[in-house]
Amino acid sequence: MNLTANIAGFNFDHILLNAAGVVCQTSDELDSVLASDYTGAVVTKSATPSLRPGNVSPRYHELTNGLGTINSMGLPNEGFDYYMDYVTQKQTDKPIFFSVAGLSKQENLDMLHKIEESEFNGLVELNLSCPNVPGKPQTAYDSETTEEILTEVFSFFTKPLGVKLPPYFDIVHFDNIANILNKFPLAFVNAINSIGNGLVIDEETDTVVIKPKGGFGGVGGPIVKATALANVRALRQRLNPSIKMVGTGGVTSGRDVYEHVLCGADLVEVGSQLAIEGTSVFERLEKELAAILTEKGYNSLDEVRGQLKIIE
Ligand SMILES: O=C(O)c1[nH]c(=O)[nH]c(=O)c1Cl
Repeated sequence: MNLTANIAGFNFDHILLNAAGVVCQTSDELDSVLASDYTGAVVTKSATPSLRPGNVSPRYHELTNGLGTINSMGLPNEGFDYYMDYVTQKQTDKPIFFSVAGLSKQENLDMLHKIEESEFNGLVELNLSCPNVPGKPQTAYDSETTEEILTEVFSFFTKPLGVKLPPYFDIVHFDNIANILNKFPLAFVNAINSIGNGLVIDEETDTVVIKPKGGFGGVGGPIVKATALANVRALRQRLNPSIKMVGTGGVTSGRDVYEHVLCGADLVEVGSQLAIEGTSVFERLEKELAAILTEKGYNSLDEVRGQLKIIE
């Protein structure tokens, strides 16, 4: 059975990997994802130029009803050089995605110049969708800024690069962002990041469950699956075929992975469920996915990808 994918000439023997931010801040965490026999790659925690402690705690919470998570981590990370060292020293057969999230256009450009001039030969994920840095907007909700950044990036950057997008909720917004992204030689688009600025209340204490920003944080997990699938589907339908799709959001079962592939995903990322279940989740999901393909008589994900049916 063929459960592989290809992006920008990189072969992925498995389509599953972590979502940026989950089990990927330290080299030990990154190694644990790479070491799994059921991951095709790993993505780093989004890097900022220097080390960041992030927001005050509590800043992460798993909903008691199991429907998802809320986080306002605030971009805690070991700093750009730490991840540059990791990705350039880590010689593995699995591709590595180097995620960057500068707090300004200049920070992003500076980090990308360093990557361009480095020995790193993996893929870059430009995170344009962090919802949790107080005072900073989710860049990809601003079309002009997004186009401006990508124009400058591709004036010098030649290595495989994709963008991590926030969820969109309006058909015209799908049209707008796709029109912008289609202007650039992107290797991939990753949809979605958490749904920004949700609010979860503790039923015992009538208090928000996370401290930063008065309790507002990015929402993930099963609760976001319908939005995640819609974004993967809408972007797949609009983007040039040369731009591959990474589907993220709401994955807790092989069926969820299968549905992301039906909507057009080449790779599928696991965030909240990985945080909850640990790296054994990858084996469970791939085996559940394989069982679905067998049951349906498919031998390859190529027979499934993008084949979502509509009601004529
Ligand atoms: O608060 C975070 O670190 C964070 N949290 C998210 O849910 N998405 C992001 O892109 C980031 Cl950068």
